[in-house]
Amino acid sequence: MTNGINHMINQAAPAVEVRNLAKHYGSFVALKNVNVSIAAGEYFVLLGPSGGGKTTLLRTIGGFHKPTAGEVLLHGKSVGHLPPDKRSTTMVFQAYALFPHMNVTQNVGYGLKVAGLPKAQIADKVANALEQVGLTNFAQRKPHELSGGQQQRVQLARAIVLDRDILLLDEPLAALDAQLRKDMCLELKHLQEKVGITFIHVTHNQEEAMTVADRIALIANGDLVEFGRARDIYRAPEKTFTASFVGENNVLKGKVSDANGTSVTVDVAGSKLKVDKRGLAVTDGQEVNLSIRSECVALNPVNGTNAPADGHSITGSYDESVYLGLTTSHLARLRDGTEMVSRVIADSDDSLPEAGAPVRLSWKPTDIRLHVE
Ligand SMILES: Nc1ncnc2c1ncn2[C@@H]1O[C@H](COP(=O)(O)OP(=O)(O)OP(=O)(O)O)[C@@H](O)[C@H]1O
Repeated sequence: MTNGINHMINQAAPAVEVRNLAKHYGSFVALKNVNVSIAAGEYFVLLGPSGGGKTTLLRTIGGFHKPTAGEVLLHGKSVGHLPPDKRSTTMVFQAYALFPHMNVTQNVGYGLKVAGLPKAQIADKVANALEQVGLTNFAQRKPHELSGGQQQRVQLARAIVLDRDILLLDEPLAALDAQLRKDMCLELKHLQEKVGITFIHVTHNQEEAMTVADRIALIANGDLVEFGRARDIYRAPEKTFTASFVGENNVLKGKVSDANGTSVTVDVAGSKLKVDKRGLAVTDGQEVNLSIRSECVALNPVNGTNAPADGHSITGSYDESVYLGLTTSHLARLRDGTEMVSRVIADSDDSLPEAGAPVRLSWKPTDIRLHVE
């Protein structure tokens, strides 16, 4: 079929550009003012808590919702006037949305048949799509004779035959159990790398996001909070929200007591903590947040051999340990009641402090981050 979509593609432009996009449902603001640009061939994930606006953004890109303000450009062209089937996008609703009574060839060719394409042309296109996703030898199988990963490839082949080069995936793995979800995540990633088209994948599961994404955008309360490479979002979150949503971060509230110099001193629960300013504008007395990932925090009993406070540690009282198999989380409470977690590769429980015993939590100076919003 030639629906003309790929013939008009401007390869130099981003696959998707969202400009000043707002979406209101009546008086409810689901998206405020979102700007994002997604490169062709990128695996892009929209991650965030339930109700944040991820699906609304995805559906607006696909043409299922009309924006209240702003615009969507696909390959450099504004598509506000185009319905979903005239866009270079296609939506994958869930992992197993195949026709159960049709074999793989019929499932993949269905859209072309409906469009009235001649049989020979359909056969050519389907064969080409199946080859691209590595399913040539499975052409005669019914969906129930395929693994979950293979069914997913059939879905992808359906998009390829329609000349769509932007796949929109809304929680594609949500219905699966944990192990299958992990396997399918990798399948998806490998498929996308092989076929090279743009994937935009919505999930609220950060592990899933980390596994598949080239870049992640964090969406919450109708805002695009932050976006970047998975590794950067995890290791160096800019905003407090990102730190609290991605990974297991200890978020400490404090007040700046000395903003002079390249590092800042922040009062947290009676201790003075030092943190790199990162060029952020802060002033004495300003309320800020600090974040430290739980795996970067060491916890030790307080005794005569502890090093003196150096701005990179804080004292608290031991609470309890939670054994998680591979890792163990040690929980402690600071003077102001804040809970901190130190997560270590699972250790034996014979040397744990007593509940209530004084402990010191410490970290490397480079492992604590300052957040002003
Ligand atoms: N058709 C609608 N009418 C009114 N409100 C809606 C409609 N669709 C979505 N909303 C609201 O808009 C907000 C964003 O919804 P959306 O589905 O985009 O969030 P999400 O981040 O995808 O969440 P989830 O992960 O739960 O699917 C939610 O508060 C939702 O209740």
